[in-house]
Amino acid sequence: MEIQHIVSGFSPKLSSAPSIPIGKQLFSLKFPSLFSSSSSYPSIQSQNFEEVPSISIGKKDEFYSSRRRRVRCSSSSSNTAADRNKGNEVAGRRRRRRKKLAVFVSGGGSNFKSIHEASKRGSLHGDIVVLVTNKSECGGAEYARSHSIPVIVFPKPKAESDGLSPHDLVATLRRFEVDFILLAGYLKLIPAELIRAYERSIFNIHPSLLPAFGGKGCYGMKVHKAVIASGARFSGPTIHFVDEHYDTGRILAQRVVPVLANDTAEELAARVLREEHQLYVEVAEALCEDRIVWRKDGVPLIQSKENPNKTY
Ligand SMILES: Nc1nc2c(c(=O)[nH]1)N[C@@H](CN(C=O)c1ccc(C(=O)N[C@@H](CCC(=O)O)C(=O)O)cc1)CN2
Ligand SMILES: NCC(=O)N[C@@H]1O[C@H](COP(=O)([O-])[O-])[C@@H](O)[C@H]1O
Repeated sequence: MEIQHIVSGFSPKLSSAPSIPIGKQLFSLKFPSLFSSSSSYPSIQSQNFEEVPSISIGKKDEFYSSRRRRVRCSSSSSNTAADRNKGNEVAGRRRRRRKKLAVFVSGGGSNFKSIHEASKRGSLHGDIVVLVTNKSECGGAEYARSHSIPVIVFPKPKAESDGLSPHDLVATLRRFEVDFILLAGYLKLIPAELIRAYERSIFNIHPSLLPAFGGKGCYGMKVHKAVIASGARFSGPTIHFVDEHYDTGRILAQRVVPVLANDTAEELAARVLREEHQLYVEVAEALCEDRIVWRKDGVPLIQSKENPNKTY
């Protein structure tokens, strides 16, 4: 079955913008102008983004990279497939810049910490450049502040009026040049405007084997309690693309754990969470190495790091 690589991203053209509230700090986002001759750091007023075109299937056995360079999958060239793969791989590694990640949390942030640790130890070819939360004092936000990661509060609590609009949030994430958004225990509905702006670039981890035990009201311990009450013998985390509804986006990765006869919800939660930490890092690494591919029927797959001809 044919596969298609998707590489998404944005190349901002920056000018200047007003200060915006980020977490409890209020500061201007100042970036070196990437396109003007000015040597000063203008703050950003407006930006005009040019979306990097995604890869699309060309002829039968070819695909087009986001750099519009035609890449043959068949072995019609003079060198062997192995040489060509090695050449592409080395060139690809040399050319590929580190991806920029935004993580969204509402609670303790253990998945966020796992991803951040993978970035620090170098196994993840990406950096968490901003944390978004609807709970400014949650554990994830505290961890971000202690590691100098900017914190954005979205949405603001209803009682407070001056929150970021979805449009402001999109503009702010683009100022940080975010490539991918990872939801990790974030308990608010992602607005359609953000989903449109980050097509095929927002992911969520859910603590059950979707499509079972998902949807509105299904989060945290409620999920594990429902799994145990159902008599299910297996559970496990699911990582999926985020669409406009809760937990209905395309499934990208899952892991399975047993549900034991005398499990409490807390014991099951802990077993699932251990797998979540590993699975999210594995998926984030694949994302940052452009190893997500799409089957012709629309199912996303992960390309093996060790063997690019293998997907799962
Ligand atoms: N557009 C999307 N937004 C979000 C998704 C998604 O798939 N599409 N995933 C959720 C995460 N999630 C499950 O994985 C989830 C989170 C929260 C809820 C829920 O019912 N929330 C309550 C409010 C809870 C609170 O404020 O404490 C609600 O909406 O009534 C369901 C599923 C993140 N966003
Ligand atoms: N439906 C969303 C949902 O229930 N997400 C779940 O919240 C927990 C967050 O833990 P963390 O804050 O320690 O990463 C995780 O178990 C995640 O799967």
